Amino acid sequence: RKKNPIPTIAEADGVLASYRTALCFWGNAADVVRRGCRQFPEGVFRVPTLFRWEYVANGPQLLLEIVAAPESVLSFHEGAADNLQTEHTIGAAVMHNPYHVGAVRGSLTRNLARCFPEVRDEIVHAFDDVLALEGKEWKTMTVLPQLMQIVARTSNRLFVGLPLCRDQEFLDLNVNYTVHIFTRGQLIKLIPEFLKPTLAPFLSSKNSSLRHALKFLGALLEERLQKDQELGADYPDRPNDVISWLLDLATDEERTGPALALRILTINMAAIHTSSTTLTSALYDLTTYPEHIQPMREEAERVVAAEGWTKAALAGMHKIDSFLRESQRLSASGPLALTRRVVAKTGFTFSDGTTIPHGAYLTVPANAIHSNPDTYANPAVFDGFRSSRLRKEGAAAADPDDPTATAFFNRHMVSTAPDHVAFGHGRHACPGRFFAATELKAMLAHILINYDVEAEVDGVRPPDTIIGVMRMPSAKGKIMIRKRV
Ligand code: HEM
Repeated sequence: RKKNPIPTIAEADGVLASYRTALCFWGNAADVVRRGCRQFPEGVFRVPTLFRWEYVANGPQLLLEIVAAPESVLSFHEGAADNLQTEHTIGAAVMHNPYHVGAVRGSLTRNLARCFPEVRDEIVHAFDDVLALEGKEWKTMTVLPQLMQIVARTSNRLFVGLPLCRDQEFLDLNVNYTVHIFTRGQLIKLIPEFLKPTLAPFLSSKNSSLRHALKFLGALLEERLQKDQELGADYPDRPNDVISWLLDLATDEERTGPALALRILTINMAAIHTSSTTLTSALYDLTTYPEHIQPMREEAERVVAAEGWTKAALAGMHKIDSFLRESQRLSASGPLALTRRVVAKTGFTFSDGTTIPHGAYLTVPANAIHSNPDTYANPAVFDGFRSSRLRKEGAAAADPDDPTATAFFNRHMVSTAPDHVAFGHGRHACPGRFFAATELKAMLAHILINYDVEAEVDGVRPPDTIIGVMRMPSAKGKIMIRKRV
């Protein structure tokens, strides 16, 4: 056999060794990737997983070349297709015409300031209802499931508004849809390719979830389609929600109730679990390193007293922003990120001449990037105000006459960079991150102002769950919480 010119990590050289390493990868992918990064500090190496080889590009230059490549060369959508079996679990239309990404990146983001009062209103009600705290009694909070409810509800206040955002069955449907995509995608992956068209529909929950979603959205979507058709897109009181933002971009066969409902499920899929796991990690960090509470509480109280609860005011919460970014740096990413599939028939060639073959899966070592001592001093230490300090120092050092002196801006929660890939980087960087940051900063500020929180066991952070390349905060982890006023 022709030898693959891209090296593997030392312990995976040879057929048996590669299977042994693949098993090891399942249990401790971060360690396997870290060893590869030490062996190949600036270059591409391969690590075996149970189903395929991952090509890992190590170093900022290679990362920048990956994110600059067009979809016709390195495909983001094909990168997700194999693991999630997207064609069967989400549908070919969503993959081949991802116009909803434009709605999230454009209208949704532009409308954040205008829609913030509703988001804020939902945060207040959702925390009250889900936590159900009485008086000043301490209560145990199982963090992830409770935050999942709060995030699902708040996000849907923006997406579809009242009363649907408070309908428990609709929220459960959206929370479970994501879980189904991940779990059933893994099962469908095991079916031989030629049998998938016949068997996958029985395993995928796409059709049943869509039917279920239409129970809530069907009549509403038909009414909105009809109104747009009769009155155009500028009629007075046209709601400012995800349905309008999708309708602004949807064409031809996408202008039907079922097609629009599938996009709403897809946006929820991208938004709910990502945001709730990020906030869960942040609460575990807050209670494990409680010295951050008081400075952030003072910041939130000062900003809200001066400016009220507005989106603009959140921009003044530098410490809270920094804390969330630090929590993402250490917890939010698995060992690999930015997965792309090489779809160019000739492969993908880096500027150093390394060619990755057609069909290969190319990724970057996210954990290693986030714990690189050259970019992060004491990388293993949780330093919640690392970015706000750097921003302050950068602002003080910047030449006021130099319009390009923007280095200190690049430490916001939403700023992606080759050394911070929690939201990806480049052309596919998360388009929902401006909403996510707004929502999560507002929620963390709300918690700090209104609640006392403590670790269930002092100094013990509930351990993350790690399966293959997936890393999740503990779903069972608990903290103690009580009302402050
Ligand atoms: C803290 C919360 C979130 C995290 C950590 C997160 C993370 C990510 C990451 C890592 C990617 C892939 C980037 C890449 O591979 O280059 C992504 C893509 C995406 N995210 Fe997010 N996300 C979050 C919240 C959201 C929200 C709230 C929305 C929608 C409102 C959203 C919508 C999307 C979409 C549509 C894509 C696909 C982009 C494309 O096809 O180009 N995300 N997100």
